[in-house]
Amino acid sequence: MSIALACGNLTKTYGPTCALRNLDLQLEENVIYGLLGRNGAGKTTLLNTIAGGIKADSGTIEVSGKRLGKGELPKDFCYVRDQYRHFGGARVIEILQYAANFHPYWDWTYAHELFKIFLIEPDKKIRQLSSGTRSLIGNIIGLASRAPLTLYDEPVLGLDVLMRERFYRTLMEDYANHPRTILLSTHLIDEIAPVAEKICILESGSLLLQDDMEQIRMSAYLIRGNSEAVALFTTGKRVLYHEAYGRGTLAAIYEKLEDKDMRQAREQDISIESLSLQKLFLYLIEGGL
Ligand SMILES: Nc1ncnc2c1ncn2[C@@H]1O[C@H](COP(=O)(O)OP(=O)(O)OP(=O)(O)O)[C@@H](O)[C@H]1O
Repeated sequence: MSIALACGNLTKTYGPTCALRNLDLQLEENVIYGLLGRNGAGKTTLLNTIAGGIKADSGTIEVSGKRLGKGELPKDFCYVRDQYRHFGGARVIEILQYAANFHPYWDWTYAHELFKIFLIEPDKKIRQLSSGTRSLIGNIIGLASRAPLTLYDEPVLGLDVLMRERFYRTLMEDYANHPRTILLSTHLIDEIAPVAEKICILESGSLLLQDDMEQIRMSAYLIRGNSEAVALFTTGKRVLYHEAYGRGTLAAIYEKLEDKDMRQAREQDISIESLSLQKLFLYLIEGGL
């Protein structure tokens, strides 16, 4: 396993606000990551810090094993965010021509295919595009750059459901042929679940959870039953959240369940249901764990 990006003890404060708090994060090569966190969790600050737009107060950033010096940008990376509204007078194709200069793996044939997929006329000026269509320009750059490290900040914000689907499908198809490390920050949590292989959840500038989607699917459960039975069942397990109702208790747990757990649940009349990624996120945040 090679590491594409490693952030060590990264801290960034804005006056009294700690946007990143001693953050340690490692991204493996050739993996799609989902970066989740509620408003103000520190996602954009993290992406901006990696991309060199913000200087951390302390900590280190290594890209492909090489520590970035002061003011040094990662090599061959692409940072996609909604910034093209500032280029209203430019044509779409001009923006791409500019972006192509910075990306050694840029693929023009693919870029023209993407115009068709996303129904974009390359000769249109940015100001003539709807805001959703404008945010697709960045996504096209992210895809056509084929950068070994690609960071997307809210790539589907403002896109209709058809274009969101199309973006994720296109990304996965291209990733299958051209694997690279992709970090996607988003609030549309359940939409990222089938796309991301690994998930990072930020809260108050720290990593609350980082795990494989596969592992999450096998570990995130909601347990309901008689309070004493639930207390017994959850002993020694990672409980994210619990809540009493009448004589019963509901508990969100993060634990791989074994056959003996399932047997115990049946015997004690405890119900077990899998949690969606969104529900897991909610219980993690609500539980403050
Ligand atoms: N330029 C700034 N000046 C002061 N505080 C800032 C600045 N940028 C971010 N912050 C604060 O840092 C914290 C993290 O903000 P950040 O934008 O990184 O969060 P986020 O997870 O991207 O949120 P969102 O999902 O709402 O975009 C917040 O408390 C925010 O108010």
